[in-house]
Amino acid sequence: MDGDGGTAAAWMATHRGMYERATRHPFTVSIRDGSIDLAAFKRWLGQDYTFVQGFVAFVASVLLKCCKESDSSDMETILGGLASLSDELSWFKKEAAKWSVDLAGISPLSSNMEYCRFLQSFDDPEISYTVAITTFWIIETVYQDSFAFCIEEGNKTPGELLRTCQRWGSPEFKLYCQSLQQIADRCLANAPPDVVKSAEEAFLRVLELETGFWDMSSSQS
Ligand SMILES: Cc1ncc(CO)c(N)n1
Repeated sequence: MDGDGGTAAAWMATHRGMYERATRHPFTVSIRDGSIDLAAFKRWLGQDYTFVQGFVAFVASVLLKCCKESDSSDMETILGGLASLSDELSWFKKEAAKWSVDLAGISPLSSNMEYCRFLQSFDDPEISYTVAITTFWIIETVYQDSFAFCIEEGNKTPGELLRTCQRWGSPEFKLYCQSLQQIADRCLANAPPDVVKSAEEAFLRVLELETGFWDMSSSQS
């Protein structure tokens, strides 16, 4: 959100409508205003646990591309992100137990499977590091922005959902997203036009998939 003149911030501005559909979705807005249907929240929790399992493999593919294609210190940021997913999976297990969600019995719904298939496509070594890191940045940023809004001033977020909102809405998570944004911007500034175009397409695809993921959580489709 914090425009610093880079390509990433420019895309958020150009594609404002799609960005807001993903980050001010009725599902997360209903967390903020306290009207959330707890059955929908539990559905999201179970689905997101299975998503994160696929996301680990995606982040590993970003790390691999980084090691092969980048000679900078990006590796430490990405490795830190990957390491924090280990903690995130434990968090999901604890949270699921509190909500009596049986993680072992979850099967991914179609929007979740579609998203995971998109993430798997990054295994292809032909997909560049620039496209992959841009994708990684926007995936994390949609959650950061969505959940930060739930704990901003004026929220009526139910107390039992605050732990969830703080996980992605915290200032630390925001800093982490900003470091991913800096990496993406640097890569995009040095990339040829066809790669920048692919990165923008991936950025838009993530916004669609994130919106679909919230829709799925709201309505069991
Ligand atoms: C669907 C989805 N998008 C982004 C994140 C952020 O890690 C997540 N956990 N789940």
